[in-house]
Amino acid sequence: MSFLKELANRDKVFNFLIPEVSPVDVRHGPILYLEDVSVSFDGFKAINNLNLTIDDGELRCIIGPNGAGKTTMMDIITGKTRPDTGSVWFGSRHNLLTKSEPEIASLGIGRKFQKPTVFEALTVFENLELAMAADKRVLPTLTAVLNGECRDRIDEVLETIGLRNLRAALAGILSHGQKQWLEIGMLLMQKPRLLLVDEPVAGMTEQEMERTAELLTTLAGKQSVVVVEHDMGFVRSIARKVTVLHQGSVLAEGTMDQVSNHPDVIKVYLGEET
Ligand SMILES: Nc1ncnc2c1ncn2[C@@H]1O[C@H](COP(=O)(O)OP(=O)(O)OP(=O)(O)O)[C@@H](O)[C@H]1O
Repeated sequence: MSFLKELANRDKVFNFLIPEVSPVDVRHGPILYLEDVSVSFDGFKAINNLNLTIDDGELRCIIGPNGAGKTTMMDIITGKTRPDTGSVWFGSRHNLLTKSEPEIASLGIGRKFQKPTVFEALTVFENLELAMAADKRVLPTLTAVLNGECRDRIDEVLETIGLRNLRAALAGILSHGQKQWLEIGMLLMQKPRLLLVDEPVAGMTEQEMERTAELLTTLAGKQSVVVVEHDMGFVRSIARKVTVLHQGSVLAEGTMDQVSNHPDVIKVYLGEET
């Protein structure tokens, strides 16, 4: 009887109605794989035969001069821009070129844009709660009451992003850095497998930058993290492997020392700074 009552509740989303998302398969290869990807805008090749492989749990920094194609590459991964040619795979199972932006997000690819977009009139806790509600997979649970598991998840994320003591504070009063961490936390609520982070330390204080470096290095391992950043000091502080993009292709790849000593990189990019 109570089941019938439940069924009559049209607003409720039932678990069995939510399409199963098959897990990302990284048993035989990388978590993200771009091969020979190209895209042109009005005849201009913004991405030009780009090949990129990100391993599961890796923290990768992507650098490159203005116009190198970093944002366009992120747009292609998240389904915002469709390449003219090439292939893009998430694990060995998911061909991202056949998926829409929301489908790609629900597969577990989270993107953090440069500007923080938290809900300023809500508390830190409520922002995280809302981020969880945006995840269709847990929506049915939330329509009732926030259960213990959800609360634990929020606590865990608050701890990770270092905002435990500010859980009841309105997001509007947070510093710029704290807002950035909260937004990263909102992405974490959805348990992404891959996080794409665009210029996370722009506008941050030195101290906030250090804390962000700690946060991103902590996240790697549990999830894969791709960071696009212009601040070379910051990149040096977190980088394990760095990819240098130039004119839509990979110019060099390796440790920070390897790429910064690469003659082509010095010429086209790092050379600009000296
Ligand atoms: N929608 C578009 N229409 C036309 N040209 C575009 C479009 N998007 C990007 N471009 C061009 O493609 C090139 C690559 O741009 P992109 O924004 O990806 O570079 P970027 O490496 O992210 O640069 P920045 O570091 O300045 O953010 C640039 O020359 C840009 O002007």
